[in-house]
Amino acid sequence: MPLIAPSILSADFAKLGEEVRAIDAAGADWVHIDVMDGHFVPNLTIGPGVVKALRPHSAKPFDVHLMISPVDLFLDAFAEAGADYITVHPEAGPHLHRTVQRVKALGKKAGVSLNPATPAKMLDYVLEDIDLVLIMSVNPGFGGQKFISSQLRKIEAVANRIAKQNLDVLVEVDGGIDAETAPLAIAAGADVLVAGSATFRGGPDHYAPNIRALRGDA
Ligand SMILES: O=C(CO)[C@H](O)[C@H](O)COP(=O)(O)O
Repeated sequence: MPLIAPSILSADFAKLGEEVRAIDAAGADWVHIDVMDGHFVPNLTIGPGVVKALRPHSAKPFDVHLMISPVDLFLDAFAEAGADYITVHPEAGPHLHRTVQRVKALGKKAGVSLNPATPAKMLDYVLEDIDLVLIMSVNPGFGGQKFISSQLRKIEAVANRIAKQNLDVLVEVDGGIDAETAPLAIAAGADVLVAGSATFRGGPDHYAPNIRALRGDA
């Protein structure tokens, strides 16, 4: 711990397979894939076809963050494409509990993501059913934004609650994570750090030292 999940949003999209192999070789624990629909968030990225095409390039867990609404229509497609974790937002469908149940029925790990203004109480009746809470420390849609420090309180509250209830749920933090903010997120209780800019900065020769710096091993 912490696990490092580079976000391929900051990779070179002209050679994504190569980039996934490079972060795998550089020591990434997971591959974080940001799916955006131009509706739930103001950006468009990739669909299940790209996830399927990337699947042979790494055996590491594919951590798929769905920033799409309505989300239920695409759960099966991302599961079939090779996602291991499928994370959804409570605002992205009418029945969060049903969505989580569908992800689990597909044999996948289920995550729920909280935007910066979304309160932790949204987890009240799903926490014991999920595998991951993804706390957004930027407003979703773009890489390269500044870490929102108010989210440290949320990380701490969620991590404490998981510990108190003795649940097997990981706390993941995404947005503005770098060598300076990573220790703050870890101290607050993060288990998994998503990092786009801070992983891919400098090109492939820098991926391994960048990942070590995020772990605090530099
Ligand atoms: O989900 C995301 C944006 O919606 C990205 O994963 C996140 O912003 C990572 O980028 P960076 O590390 O550059 O902040």
